[in-house]
Amino acid sequence: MEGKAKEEAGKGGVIDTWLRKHRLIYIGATRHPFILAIRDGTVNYSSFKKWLGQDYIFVREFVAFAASVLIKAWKESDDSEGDTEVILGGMAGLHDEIAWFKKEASKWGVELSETIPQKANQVYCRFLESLMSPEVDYTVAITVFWAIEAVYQESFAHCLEPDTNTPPELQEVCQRWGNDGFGQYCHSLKKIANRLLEKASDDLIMGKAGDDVLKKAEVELIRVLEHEVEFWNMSRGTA
Ligand SMILES: Cc1ncc(CN)c(N)n1
Repeated sequence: MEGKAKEEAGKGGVIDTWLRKHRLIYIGATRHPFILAIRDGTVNYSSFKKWLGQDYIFVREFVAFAASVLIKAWKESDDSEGDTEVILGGMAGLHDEIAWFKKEASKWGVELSETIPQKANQVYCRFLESLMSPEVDYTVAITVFWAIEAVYQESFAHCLEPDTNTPPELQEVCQRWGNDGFGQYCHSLKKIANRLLEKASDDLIMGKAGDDVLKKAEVELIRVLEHEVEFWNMSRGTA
């Protein structure tokens, strides 16, 4: 695949290099037993209901994080108009998502107003808050943003593949993040992140870089994957 096509496909960029390098944790986050149980129809519904309540709490926090990335895109000079529109599209999706959580929670008899954030959720939300600070570089923030969205896209798309046994009543959940439109949105985020990571890499080589943005982006990406694994684990917890 030649350069341009490769870039279009989001292949061959910095992110794909990192996903190969850290493939174990990436698989841990995107092929978690909770997801595999949905896919083969063996998930127990108390785990699913626990995940639903906790994810609603997370998404409320994620809205604020998305807004902080939008501001960083707005402040950024190069080509960030396109970036701002992609991020704004994601925020519009979050608006629909919150309405969907409320409908889905009432369908399953989950009382969202009484749901208490569990430890793994609290830790993940504190991690998000730490990245909302203006000191955190836009390149790091957009890479984290992409990773958070991509884990759900990869996980739930896996449950929609042919010859899976995803229960009919969980199809809608899987479609929410597994659909092609969300996949295209994640691809747009990946292209933005790769563009900025390439630039950070050039700056580093040219000795123009202040702090090592590339290293920080890689570290935070791995942290996202670890938090995602803990988040899935939480739904299986008995607590
Ligand atoms: C924990 C978690 N990670 C990611 C997503 C997708 N925005 C989510 N809803 N929840």
